[in-house]
Amino acid sequence: MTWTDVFAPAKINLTLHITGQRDDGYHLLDSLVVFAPVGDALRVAPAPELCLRLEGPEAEGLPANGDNLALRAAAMVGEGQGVEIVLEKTLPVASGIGGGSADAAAAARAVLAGAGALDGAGLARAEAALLALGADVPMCLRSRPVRVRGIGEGLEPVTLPPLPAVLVNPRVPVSTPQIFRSLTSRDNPPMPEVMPEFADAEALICWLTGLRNDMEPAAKALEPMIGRVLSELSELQGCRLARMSGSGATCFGLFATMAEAGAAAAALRAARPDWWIAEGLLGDQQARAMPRQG
Ligand SMILES: C[C@@](CO)(OP(=O)(O)O)[C@H](O)COP(=O)(O)OP(=O)(O)OC[C@H]1O[C@@H](n2ccc(N)nc2=O)[C@H](O)[C@@H]1O
Ligand SMILES: Nc1ncnc2c1ncn2[C@@H]1O[C@H](COP(=O)(O)OP(=O)(O)O)[C@@H](O)[C@H]1O
Repeated sequence: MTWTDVFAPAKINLTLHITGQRDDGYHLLDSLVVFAPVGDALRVAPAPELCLRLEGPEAEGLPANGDNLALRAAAMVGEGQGVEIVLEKTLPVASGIGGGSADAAAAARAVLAGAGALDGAGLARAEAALLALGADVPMCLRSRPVRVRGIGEGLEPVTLPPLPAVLVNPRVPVSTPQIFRSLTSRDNPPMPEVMPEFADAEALICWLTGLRNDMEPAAKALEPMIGRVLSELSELQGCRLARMSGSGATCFGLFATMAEAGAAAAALRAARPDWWIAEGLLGDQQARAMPRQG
């Protein structure tokens, strides 16, 4: 059997400005998004039917049936074609880093690759169709730095220096719809229309400091542990900026160098052995997200 390996990297919202709300209730975003070198791993092979096997440390409690976003995406782009998917779940579920959307995007890429349709036109069709599965899926199909507008369909590629980071999840799941519902302000200012060019990670971090995640106050109010994570990240040596990703509860700390980020992650792991902690360079993961036949 020929398997295709696909990487499903975590999505990180470096900023998340909520700028309005559509008549159907969906919120309008202006968000700067990058991808992490940590993620789920999928193996996909042709099969008589659609089926899924779950593995990995974060698989518990996930649906292994047709509700799983990986299977739903494979069904949508596969037009009746069967595949077997083995999903090794590494990313915490319902944690603001788009794990389900990344799995959906990765499964779709593998099915498109199997059909010889992993080209610009195939990806554009998949991007439009898979928005119905989740507002995060189109950006995850790219796995490259983007500025996201609309509800997640307005994708504008950006060039950013790689950002040394520590990701932390305190192992409390957060419901995205619940945080959207509890926002007190939905018409916040967008990011500056024109993005500057950044000489290095420090310049980008400095610019990000003046921007926001507008979901952070509501998420902290509903889940006070998020405030604790942010303050512990801020206190780590070399941490230049600590912020929540998406609707939480995962937060990230940004550092000037990977040496500082690695030391900070080690210190936090020692103090908080029960938290999910990862470190790496945030940015472009497209090369790792490309299917490899084998
Ligand atoms: C907040 C963000 C930021 O990237 O990330 P996460 O926290 O999920 O990682 C996303 O916009 C989340 O996208 P995603 O998780 O795909 O959301 P969906 O499944 O499409 O929507 C779940 C629910 O959230 C609300 N929703 C979602 C997206 C949006 N732009 N406005 C909304 O109001 C809707 O109530 C919707 O029914
Ligand atoms: N493959 C999958 N991985 C994660 N969650 C999934 C998956 N398939 C379906 N789901 C459901 O999608 C919801 C959101 O999960 P997830 O994408 O991890 O959230 P977030 O975008 O906040 O990180 C969860 O309630 C989960 O049960």
